[in-house]
Amino acid sequence: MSLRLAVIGKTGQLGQALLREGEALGHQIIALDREALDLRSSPKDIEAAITALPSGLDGLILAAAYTDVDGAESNADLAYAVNSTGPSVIAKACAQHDIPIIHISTDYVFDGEADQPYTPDNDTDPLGVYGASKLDGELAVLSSGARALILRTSWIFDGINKNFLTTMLKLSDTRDEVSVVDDQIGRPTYAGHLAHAVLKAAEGLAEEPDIETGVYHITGSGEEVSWAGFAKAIFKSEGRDVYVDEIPTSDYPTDAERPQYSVLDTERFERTFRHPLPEWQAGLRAALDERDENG
Ligand SMILES: NC(=O)C1=CN([C@@H]2O[C@H](COP(=O)(O)OP(=O)(O)OC[C@H]3O[C@@H](n4cnc5c(N)ncnc54)[C@H](OP(=O)(O)O)[C@@H]3O)[C@@H](O)[C@H]2O)C=CC1
Ligand SMILES: Cc1cn([C@H]2C[C@H](O)[C@@H](COP(=O)(O)OP(=O)(O)O[C@H]3O[C@@H](C)C(=O)[C@@H](O)[C@H]3O)O2)c(=O)[nH]c1=O
Ligand SMILES: [Mg+2]
Repeated sequence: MSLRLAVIGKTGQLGQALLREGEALGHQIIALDREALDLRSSPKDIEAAITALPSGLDGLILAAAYTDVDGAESNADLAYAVNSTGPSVIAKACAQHDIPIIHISTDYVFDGEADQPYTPDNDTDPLGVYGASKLDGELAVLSSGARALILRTSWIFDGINKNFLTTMLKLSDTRDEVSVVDDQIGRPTYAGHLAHAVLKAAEGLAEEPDIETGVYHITGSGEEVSWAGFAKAIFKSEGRDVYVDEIPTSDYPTDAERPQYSVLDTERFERTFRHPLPEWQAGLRAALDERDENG
C-alpha cells in the first residue's frame, strides 16, 4: 500500500534517505525544510504549518533535530527548543489532526554504564545536554495524545553529509595517521537502512491498528564496535593505508561527555515490524558506493 507521509527535516542525513527510500517503496512524501517549518518557531506558527498539510496523512516523521553534541553544552536553550519544545508542539498538533507521529531519538539518552545492549524499557540517564533534550522530546511526544512511535537509533552515517565516516575520509586526505577513541562502544547505522526501517514502522503504524505504540530501537546489526574500530573498517573498505591510533576518551577531550557503551537491543523492532536489520558493514559498503556516485 502506498502511504502519504510528511517528513520534517528533509535536508538531514535521515531526511534525505527517507526521500530516496520512500520513492523506492512507492510512498508519497511531503518533505518540509527549515523554511517551511522551523522548530524554533512559536507554537502558533508550528500549528499553522501542521494544519496546512494535506488532510488524511498516514503519518508524520520528525527527522529534524539539533544534533551538535558538543555545541549543545553551551547552547542548551537552542537544543531544548529544537529537540523538545518544537516536537512537543508538533505532536500535540498531530493529535488534534489525527496524524500518527514517528519521532526519532538517540542512544545518547543512556548513561553507557551497561555491559549488554539497552532494551527500549531500560532506564535512561543522559550524560549531556543533547541526550537530555532528546529525552525530554521523547517524553513530550509520548504524552501528547498522538499515536506515537519513538524510534531510537545510533551513530548515523551516509556517504554524502558530514558525519564520522566522511570526517575520517577527509582527515585521511592529508594524514596517514588518525587518533580515535577505542573505549566508546556502539553500533553504526547507515542512513539508507535506517530510512527503510523507519518506513516499515510507518507502514505498520498506518496499516495495523493494534500495533504497540511506544519506544523501539533501530540500528545496524552486526558486531559491537568502538569508534576506532569503525574508523579501521572505513579505511580498510576504502583501501586506504591509514594507521588508527587507538586512544582512551581521556586523550580526546570534548565539551560533552559521551556514553562508554550504547549498543541498542533491536529485537522488539525486528519482531514487531517483521523487518530484519542489515549489518552496519553492509551499510558501510553502501555508503562508500553512494560517495563514489556523488563524486
Ligand atoms: N546523527 C547521528 O549520529 C544520530 C542522530 N540521531 C537522531 O536522528 C535524527 C536524524 O539525525 P540526522 O539525520 O543525523 O540529522 P542531521 O544533523 O543530518 O540533520 C538535522 C536536520 O534537522 C534540521 N533542523 C535543525 N534545526 C532545525 C530547526 N530549528 N528547524 C527545522 N529543522 C531543523 C536540519 O535542517 P538544516 O539543514 O536547515 O540545518 C536538518 O535537516 C535526529 O532526531 C537525531 O537526533 C540519533 C542517533 C544518531
Ligand atoms: C573526529 C574524531 C572524533 N573522535 C571521537 C569523538 C567522539 O567520542 C567519537 C565520535 O565523534 P563524532 O563527533 O562523530 O560523534 P558524535 O557527534 O558524538 O556522534 C553522535 O551524534 C549524535 C547526534 C547521536 O545521536 C549519536 O548516536 C552519535 O552518532 O569519536 C576521535 O576520537 N578522533 C577523531 O578524529
Ligand atoms: Mg557530531
